[in-house]
Amino acid sequence: MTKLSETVEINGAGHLAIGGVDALKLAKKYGTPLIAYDVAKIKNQVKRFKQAFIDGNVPYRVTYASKAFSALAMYRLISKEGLGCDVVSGGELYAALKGGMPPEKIEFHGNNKLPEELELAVDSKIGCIVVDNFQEISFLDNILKAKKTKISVTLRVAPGVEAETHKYISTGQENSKFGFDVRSGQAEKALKLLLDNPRMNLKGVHCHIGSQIFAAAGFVMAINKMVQLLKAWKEKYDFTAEILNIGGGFGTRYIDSDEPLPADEFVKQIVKAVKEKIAEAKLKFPEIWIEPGRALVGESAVTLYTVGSRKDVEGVCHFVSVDGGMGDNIRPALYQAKYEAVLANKPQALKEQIVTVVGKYCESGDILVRDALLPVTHPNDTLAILSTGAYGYTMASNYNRNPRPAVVFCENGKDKLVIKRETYADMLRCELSL
Ligand SMILES: Cc1ncc(COP(=O)(O)O)c(C=O)c1O
Ligand SMILES: N[C@@H](CCCC[NH3+])C(=O)O
Repeated sequence: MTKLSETVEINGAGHLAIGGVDALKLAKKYGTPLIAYDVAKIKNQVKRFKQAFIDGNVPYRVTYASKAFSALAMYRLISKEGLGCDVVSGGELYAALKGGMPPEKIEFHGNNKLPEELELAVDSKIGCIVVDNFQEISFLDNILKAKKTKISVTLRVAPGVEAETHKYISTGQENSKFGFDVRSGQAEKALKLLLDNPRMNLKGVHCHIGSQIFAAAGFVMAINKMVQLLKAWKEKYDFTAEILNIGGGFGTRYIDSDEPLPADEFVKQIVKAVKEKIAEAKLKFPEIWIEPGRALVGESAVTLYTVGSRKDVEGVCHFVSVDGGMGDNIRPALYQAKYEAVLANKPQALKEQIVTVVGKYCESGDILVRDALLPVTHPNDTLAILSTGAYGYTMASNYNRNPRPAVVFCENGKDKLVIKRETYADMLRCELSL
């Protein structure tokens, strides 16, 4: 298999390039840490997901799970590409609307949607609320009653499928905090409430088994369970789902040994499973919805850092410090996530040393890459960490009062700043001086 570091773009100057733009030029122009997206890669992934449904000749909708990277520029890009998005908070909803996402293409998720968030969703006339629990049904009903209006909903089911992934990002199992459980009868009770509610138009069902999943087996199992459920609900309640939403969670490649199915292959197997199961159950064919987040943006970005201090403990380890860390990428600390590092100023130089790439935060766990094989590094080298497009910026913090990084979109050799670097003053903007 090709090494991930060998798939990066290298320009005539022998530097790493992103969307045709020299990484060193980007680092110089915008400073570091800098998250640089290759826009063509995002567009390509959108196409791969969509095309596989078109080839399967089935009705579908691809919705971008915007928690992976929520930015005005991203909502703009994704809506131009014809996708809707899902949001999981009032803040994401507000950003999606400001980013020009048509409200009817927005889906709202969450296990504890606040009344004011639901109200914003209703007022904005969004396309669909994915109803997650009984309290939400009651909150939403009160809002709809008061406003004398209606909304479309889907019902989120926890299908009892354990995804093979980190336990923090597994969501389909029975003891998940998300969705209505089937075995205990919760899901059926919720169905009855929604069917009886004249203000909620129940369009279908939803499930999501987890994130960073590499194989289709879990999705196929979930489809099987969901269709069994739909069959039972057809027989008992004459309910027909217009939408079967099987969530997101399609994995991406962070390190050489990662081998997730490509986007189109995931879709192919999903379409095949839905076709088979729906035919067996003799149900009306639903529109298949999926919600990829990471798989649309993860591999399209790199984070550029400037190498700073170094600590060599002979015979023990070598630390190479960069000017960012857990504040711009919490994933290694939170999920023990692994990444590949490349020296952007000499990506093809002989890799002769195993080092620990650490950040500048006051935590020993602030490790970005544990065993990075790199050429000997020097201060002011530009170090790139690959595949940082998902859950990097959106999970960023101001820990230790470090400003969040800038974000740039690169395409056809042109770069465009889409998120400015925070300043020290920005970090104090909500504070009151007493
Ligand atoms: C309901 C739902 N949909 C979609 C996603 C997107 O997941 P991913 O970024 O893994 O595709 C998530 C996050 O896991 C989710 O909770
Ligand atoms: N933030 C997680 C994924 C969470 C998925 C959202 N339900 C990650 O970085 O992998």
